[in-house]
Amino acid sequence: MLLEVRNLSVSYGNVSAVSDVSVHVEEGSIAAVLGANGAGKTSLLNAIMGVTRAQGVVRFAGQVISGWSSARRVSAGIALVPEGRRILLSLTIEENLLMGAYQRRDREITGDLTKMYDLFPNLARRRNYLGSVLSGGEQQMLAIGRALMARPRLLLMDEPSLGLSPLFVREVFNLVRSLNSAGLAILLVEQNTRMALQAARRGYVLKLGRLALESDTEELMKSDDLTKAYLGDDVTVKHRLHA
Ligand SMILES: Nc1ncnc2c1ncn2[C@@H]1O[C@H](COP(=O)(O)OP(=O)(O)OP(=O)(O)O)[C@@H](O)[C@H]1O
Repeated sequence: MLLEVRNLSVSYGNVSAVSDVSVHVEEGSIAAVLGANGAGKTSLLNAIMGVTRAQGVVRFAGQVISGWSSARRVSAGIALVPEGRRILLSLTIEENLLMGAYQRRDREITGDLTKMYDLFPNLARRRNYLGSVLSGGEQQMLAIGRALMARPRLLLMDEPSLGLSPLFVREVFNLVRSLNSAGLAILLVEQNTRMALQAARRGYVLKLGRLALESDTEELMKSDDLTKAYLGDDVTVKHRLHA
């Protein structure tokens, strides 16, 4: 098992955002975390990355990393594509990409930059332009490229398709699939439930900070438990999930 999260809890003062949640991601697989706004999905990813304080045990590649700084977790092979992309608009596209490699001391950074430009030709053409020239979809690609520059074994992705046009949503999911085919494990938080379940092997549904359901995605898609666990009997959601 590449990532094992056991009994993780996150609180902000008196607000409990995540309670006693356990998830796992197998080497080379995709797992999806689903749930309504405020269910605790971002808090869970941030806790795994070490940017939010949490209780519980996080084990990565056989080591307990719960006490580690986020920088050390990056070096160990975890990278986060944060909610809202968070690229630096006043830096160039290339500088944004290089930020993802800030922990690395090896000599292959330039080669990896070339790989990113092969993967994202739109970024290559404008490598010396400021991040602010990019569309939302292109900024998402840059955020993913920046995370890949850390050479992760596990990529944590926080709502990568949020706010994007249908064309870019498809592009994001195609990219998720091809990165995974190349061996990268991915923990994917998504509002686009249907596409996330199609891409992932295992699915987790959070509700009010607690794990409401977990199963292989094939089972989840067949059963009504998903809609029940998700938001009760909301008919529009049911329609959206099974459409
Ligand atoms: N920095 C913070 N301080 C206080 N409360 C917070 C903070 N961040 C999140 N929360 C609260 O914790 C709960 C879980 O939030 P979180 O962002 O993890 O959920 P989410 O499922 O990612 O939601 P969204 O899809 O809206 O981002 C919510 O009740 C939220 O209001």
